[in-house]
Amino acid sequence: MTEPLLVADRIVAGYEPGLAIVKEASVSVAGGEIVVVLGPNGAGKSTFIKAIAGLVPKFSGSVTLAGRPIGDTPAHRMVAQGLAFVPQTENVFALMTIDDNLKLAGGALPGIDVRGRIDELYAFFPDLARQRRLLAGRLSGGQRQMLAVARALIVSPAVLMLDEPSAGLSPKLVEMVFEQLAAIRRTGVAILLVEQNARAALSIADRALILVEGHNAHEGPAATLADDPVVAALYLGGNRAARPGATP
Ligand SMILES: Nc1ncnc2c1ncn2[C@@H]1O[C@H](COP(=O)(O)OP(=O)(O)OP(=O)(O)O)[C@@H](O)[C@H]1O
Repeated sequence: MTEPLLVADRIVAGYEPGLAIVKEASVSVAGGEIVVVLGPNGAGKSTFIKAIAGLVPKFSGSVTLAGRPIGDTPAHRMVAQGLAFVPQTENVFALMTIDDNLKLAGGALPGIDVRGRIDELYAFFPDLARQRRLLAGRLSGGQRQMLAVARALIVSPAVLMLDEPSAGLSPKLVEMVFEQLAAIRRTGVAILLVEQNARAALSIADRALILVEGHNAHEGPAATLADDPVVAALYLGGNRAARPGATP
């Protein structure tokens, strides 16, 4: 297996001292890999990814990026370390144009060619390019999510982390967002996402982790978990994933 880029090891985290929501959860992601964190409501998935991003206090455990410890880095410095996070909500400025949203995101790191990078991203997200002067608040849910992802990518992060990128989207838009994530993975970025939409996420992920009550309950290749009858019955709504050639 490729050497992992991001490693979060035995993370214990929560919002109040002494009250752990995440209880020794671990995950790793290699460059060019998509890893999805699944699990029941309230299992601590969002808390886990936010703790890795430095947005929720960690009580113990370590986070390393390419072998460098980054666990004590404050959230606003994570971008400079190569780790970008797309929150579930309020991830774009609704009253600013697409172009201004991207320019503002580019200001997060001094020394990057913001205009050049925006043009590269417009080539990658043609829908955004076409509507560059539109206010972000007027975009569809899927396009707004694409803009949030583009904002995160402007600094060319090594790791892209997303908290439920498909939340509130129609199945068609979920497919569009996930196809775009698969395309981003092909550029070598490591992608870690939390999802409720387990089936769709497993169809693009390489590996998956099922978090239950704050710790790793199941993990493995996405296709293996999707096909596991116990995992399917408990966490994926009962049926096995439809695979080409699979026996119904
Ligand atoms: N800001 C907060 N302050 C205090 N407790 C919180 C906060 N956010 C979440 N929690 C609590 O942490 C627990 C885990 O929540 P979390 O959002 O991490 O779960 P989740 O697995 O992502 O759930 P879901 O799939 O429903 O989004 C819940 O009991 C929740 O009430």
